[in-house]
Amino acid sequence: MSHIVEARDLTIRLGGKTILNKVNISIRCNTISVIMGPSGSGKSTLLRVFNRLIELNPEAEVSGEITIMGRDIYEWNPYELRRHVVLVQQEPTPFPNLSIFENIALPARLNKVARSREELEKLVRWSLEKVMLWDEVKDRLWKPPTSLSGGQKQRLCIARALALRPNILLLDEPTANIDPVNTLKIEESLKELKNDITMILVTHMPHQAARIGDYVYVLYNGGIVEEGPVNDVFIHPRHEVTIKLLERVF
Ligand SMILES: Nc1ncnc2c1ncn2[C@@H]1O[C@H](COP(=O)(O)OP(=O)(O)OP(=O)(O)O)[C@@H](O)[C@H]1O
Repeated sequence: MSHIVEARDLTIRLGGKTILNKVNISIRCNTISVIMGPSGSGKSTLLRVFNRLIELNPEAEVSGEITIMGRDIYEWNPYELRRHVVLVQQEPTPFPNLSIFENIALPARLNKVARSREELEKLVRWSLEKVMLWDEVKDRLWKPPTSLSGGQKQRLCIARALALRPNILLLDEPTANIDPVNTLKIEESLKELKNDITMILVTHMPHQAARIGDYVYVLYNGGIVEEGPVNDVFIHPRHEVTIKLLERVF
């Protein structure tokens, strides 16, 4: 399957206001697709449609057709969908009262990703290694995550998401408040994960999009005003909004 997410005529209204109007978007498998756009253009809202988290907002109205892995998202059980399509938010949100180990193990266990203690331990280690955090926390796995830095907490949240073995990661400005060293570690991890996972990344940072993105979609005024391979769009941007985003005018 070349396209893992397909949305046709996707219209989203929030509180009666149209945020996206008849948008078509196709996301290729095993790529990092970057969503850019000025503040308020609907980037986070779009991510939240893909795993139906938007339904938690009673003011949201969504129409159009969305398929994920060839299946209409409304045919999925939303909890099952959210195991395959996992959101990582801008603010790291580890469970403060659980140990570092349990932060990753609990959702994996609840979702029956690991069936034995041995499998679970392997999964926790694998997830932490994928985000280059294992060496930093292996001696304090049973401590709460409160002593971790912001960047380490965010990598823990990405590890927690990975332990669900998702097909798609939705990343909503995951490094917006993270220091440069942790940002590079996260970017490196995401690039390496592409063989297994498709990623949709919202970022305000053109440099990040250039470093790790494959395709870019620029949202503005309810639609996609420009899209294409990052290398093409960034070298020859055609729409004035893309040009301003690249110059960081917004
Ligand atoms: N419940 C709501 N009712 C009405 N409008 C809403 C509601 N929730 C969000 N919005 C509006 O929807 C628009 C899209 O918001 P969204 O957070 O998706 O934008 P964004 O592009 O991710 O912005 P940012 O870059 O600032 O995070 C914004 O104008 C926001 O004010």
